[in-house]
Amino acid sequence: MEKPVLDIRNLAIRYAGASRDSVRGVSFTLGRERLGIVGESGSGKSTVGRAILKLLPTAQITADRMQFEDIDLLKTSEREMLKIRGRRMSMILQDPKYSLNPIQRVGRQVAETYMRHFPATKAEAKAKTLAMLEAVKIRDPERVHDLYPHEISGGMGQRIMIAMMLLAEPELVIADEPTSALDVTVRLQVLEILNGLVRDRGIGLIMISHDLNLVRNFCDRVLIMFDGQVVETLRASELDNAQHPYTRGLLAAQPRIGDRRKMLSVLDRRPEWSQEVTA
Ligand SMILES: Nc1ncnc2c1ncn2[C@@H]1O[C@H](COP(=O)(O)OP(=O)(O)OP(=O)(O)O)[C@@H](O)[C@H]1O
Repeated sequence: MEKPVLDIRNLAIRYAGASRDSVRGVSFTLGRERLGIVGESGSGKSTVGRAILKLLPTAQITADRMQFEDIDLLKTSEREMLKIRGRRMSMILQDPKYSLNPIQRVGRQVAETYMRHFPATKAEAKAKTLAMLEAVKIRDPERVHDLYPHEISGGMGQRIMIAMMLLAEPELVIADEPTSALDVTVRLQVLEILNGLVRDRGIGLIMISHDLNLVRNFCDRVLIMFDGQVVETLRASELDNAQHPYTRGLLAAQPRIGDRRKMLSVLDRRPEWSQEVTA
């Protein structure tokens, strides 16, 4: 088997002041593939994503192994992480409004990010920016380059964030609900761009979502999280054959277009599932 992009063993995370771990015993590997992490709100999906980028400065993170390519994440200092974040691993968040500087033109922000990671003149960085805006299907890159964040739509903002991230050529991308604020057609375009990254550039992609239908159609494999633990890992195509009662409950709670109208099931949560730890 090819070397994984990411290898996580027995990850536990406790927020400062909390009396219990918000994430416990989480283990998984990520190859050059699309891995979905699903689970209801509060199950720990985003906490896992942020821990991988070491964006939880006050939380206590322990693990038997946290290996990203040639980097042991358990040993990296914040100084080293500053060189890794944004360059070798990136995160895309739900709402680009919070990630873009509101008082700087978007093109400049993209170009400056490029110049932070690579030696380039301003003119070279601008040319790279325009080419990348075009690559993420922004129709009039010259015009969009000069807009401020409040002048662009959510879908365009998300594509600009992706362009910014792509210029750094990362090996790992963690997308935390990247399309939940977008309408259906823009959502499909953004997913297609992410798909292209995995297919053409061989990156590892983690897609955090509460939308089972989205991960079923988009991802290769899926981790199901419940109460800070991974209760089941499946191929996305096998999702409908899930064994764990929590996963079955999540599936039953999904409305499906075309189904006869009936009451949706209420999600069952049993205390004994919180004790299980799956590798
Ligand atoms: N900054 C924080 N300080 C303390 N506890 C936190 C913090 N952030 C999250 N938690 C707790 O950690 C647990 C996991 O939260 P997390 O946000 O990772 O879940 P999630 O599955 O991503 O949920 P959502 O889908 O709503 O984003 C929750 O119990 C939450 O209350």
